[in-house]
Amino acid sequence: MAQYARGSAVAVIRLRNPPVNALSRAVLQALEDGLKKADADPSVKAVMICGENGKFSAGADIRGFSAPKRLGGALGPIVSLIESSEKPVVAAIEGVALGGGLEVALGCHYRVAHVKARMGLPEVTLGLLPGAEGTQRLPRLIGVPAALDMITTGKHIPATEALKLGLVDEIVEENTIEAAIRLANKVIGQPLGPRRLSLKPVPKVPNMEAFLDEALAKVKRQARGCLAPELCFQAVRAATRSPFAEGVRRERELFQVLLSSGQAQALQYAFFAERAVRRWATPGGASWSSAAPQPVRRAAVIGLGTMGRGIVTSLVKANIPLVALEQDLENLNKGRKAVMLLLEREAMKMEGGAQVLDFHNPARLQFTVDFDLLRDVDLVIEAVFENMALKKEIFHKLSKICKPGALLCTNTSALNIDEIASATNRPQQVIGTHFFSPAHVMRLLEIIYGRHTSPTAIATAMQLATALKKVGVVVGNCFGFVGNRMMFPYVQQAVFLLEEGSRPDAVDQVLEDFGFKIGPFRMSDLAGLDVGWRSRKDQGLTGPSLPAGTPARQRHGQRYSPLPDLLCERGRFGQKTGKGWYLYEKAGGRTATPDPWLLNFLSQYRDTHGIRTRFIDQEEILERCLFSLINEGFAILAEGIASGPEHLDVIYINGYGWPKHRGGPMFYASTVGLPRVLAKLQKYSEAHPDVPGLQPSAFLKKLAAVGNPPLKEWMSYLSQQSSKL
Ligand SMILES: CC/C=C\C/C=C/C(=O)SCCNC(=O)CCNC(=O)[C@H](O)C(C)(C)COP(=O)(O)OP(=O)(O)OC[C@H]1O[C@@H](n2cnc3c(N)ncnc32)[C@H](O)[C@@H]1OP(=O)(O)O
Repeated sequence: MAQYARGSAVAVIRLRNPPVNALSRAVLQALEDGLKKADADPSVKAVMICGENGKFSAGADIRGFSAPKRLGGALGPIVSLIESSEKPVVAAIEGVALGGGLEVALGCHYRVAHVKARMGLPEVTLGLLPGAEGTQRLPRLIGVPAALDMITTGKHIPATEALKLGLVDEIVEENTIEAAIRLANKVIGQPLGPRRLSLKPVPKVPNMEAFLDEALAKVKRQARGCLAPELCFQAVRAATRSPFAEGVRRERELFQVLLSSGQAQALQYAFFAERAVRRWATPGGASWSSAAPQPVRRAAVIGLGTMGRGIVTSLVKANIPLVALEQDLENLNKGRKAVMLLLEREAMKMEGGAQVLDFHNPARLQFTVDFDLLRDVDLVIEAVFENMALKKEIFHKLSKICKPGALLCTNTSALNIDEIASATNRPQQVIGTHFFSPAHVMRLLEIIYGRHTSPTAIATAMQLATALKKVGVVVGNCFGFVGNRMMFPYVQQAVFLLEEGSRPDAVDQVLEDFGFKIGPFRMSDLAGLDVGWRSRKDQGLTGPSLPAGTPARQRHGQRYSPLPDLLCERGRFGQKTGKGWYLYEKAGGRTATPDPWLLNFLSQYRDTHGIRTRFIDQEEILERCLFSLINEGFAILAEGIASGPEHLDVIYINGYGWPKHRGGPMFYASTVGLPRVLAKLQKYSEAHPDVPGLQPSAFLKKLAAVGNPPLKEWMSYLSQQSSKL
């Protein structure tokens, strides 16, 4: 709704739709009614538009885009109506003015913003474009380069930047509404023509066409298969080439193309999925609604290797005082130097810099080798080497030293949380916090509860994720948890494809064309092949503990590829050694080139094992890698390791480079259709009966059999009928 009120000469229209005043049909109708009322009332001389509860508006109601009676198209005419008003209209921007919300403000003749307000046209991040004439008005107001930047990236800008760009006329530190009413009173009777953006020419840029060509190349480079950025670009380009009305027609055409694209649906699904995972629940009945987090006033990080350094940086950025601990002075000094470098780089990116981060202050960041300094911390994150014995030793020590209420977190990518907790006298306070490298950059935090983890511990870890500006996803305890467990069959298929005749660059290309930031072989080289090698040795799959006489390509009766082990035995650990699945310019180099040695090695390997090399097409590469990953996802859901498919999708988008415009693996499966996923898995499984990862999960079979229900209904089949699976 929008509330209409008449003060003296200024009528006030307040957008009201909590929590963010999204522009639903009802709000738009009330806005239109308010404008007409103000227009018809001769005692009203000006209008002020604001939002309820200190927020202007977060834009069109995103749920409306998939409603049977779609929202698209309704807002543009209202923005025009505002602009054509014969009485001055002033926007009072508090909190956020995003998307359609900012487009409403662009229709106003004047804009006053609170200094803490943020503005943006983030439609591109939802697979759309600012379809309420925003692509035509914004370039006229702030020029093409700045408008293109805002519209094609969707970034939110602070009010101070908006003022510099000319997006707002005034910023205030105190009462925005009063300032807007003051301005409205002041401009009564002044000519409105120059304030109507649709009548303004688009400011010239020297050599506009060359500028646009360059901008388009940049947009395409960054879009990586996502449609919206390029169509946003096209709409802005139309503003530079055509009169306003024609530009608006073009904008509407492009908006309709995007609205009906699968990508917009996937991105909007991802938006709500990210919010849905905040409402965590466990099969035991603990949930976000009843668990309260503990305050974290001081934290500690143990281990200053790559992960520990990133975690320390994250905590400092979140303004949490902490102690950083290493086992000896040599490692401490090495770690301290690396952390300081990271923090200095981060500070340079921030307004206020090093002073804001305050990392030179020992009261906020203290480096030590003394475990005793951990006595009074509220939370510890252990980030040492992935080794169970070492972790247990540390947790045993922690349970003796730390105060009774302290939360004990382990940063592990696969190890058993219950076993680590068993080394303590407080398993209810032990929880897994799986950070992703680099930990100060990657948004995902997988939060793993063990058998005894308390709801308070989960709630505290989730609160920590929010404080670190990360997406926390709560999952159950199993080998590899959710992310890595789904990754194993994917990487396994990629390696099997090499055995059968493919090449690393061919497999990577197919998955990168699908939209992954990086294919599985480039990813392994980046992460280091030795990491998996160590884990396989610990599991007895390779190395000295492997029983003599074990067949080279079989473990426990299942197909196994020793290829990654063979590379490691030859010192090929990936980028760090200058060679792995690819060749690099030097140790630590980043430019991967196909390695003739490896191709020769693969061919000898196939000869040794009597494997007939065959041509493998792109479809088979894509399906075997993706469908085996998705298949594991269904098994995870059936086991209750995650409470819904959204969890898996949020993990994959934020931690594994899954293309967001494809919505995550489980959403993707729903768009492919579960019967098709099942049929393909059945086909590949028949061809490779010794590969369990290709055998369709019972839950997938069930869902296909009950008629391929929509993703949001999947879990209901599990709870009602799990006994029949
Ligand atoms: C008519 C067609 C023509 C024109 C095209 C116009 C298109 C658009 O305007 S598309 C929408 C563009 N706007 C956005 O993309 C903003 C999206 N929202 C956000 O970025 C954030 O929500 C926020 C910065 C506004 C607030 O962040 P925060 O304080 O962290 O809160 P939440 O994100 O948890 O949001 C709270 C609550 O509100 C729901 N919500 C937010 N924005 C919208 C929206 N535009 N439509 C519908 N619902 C919205 C959000 O989902 C949360 O609710 P749930 O927890 O129940 O999911």
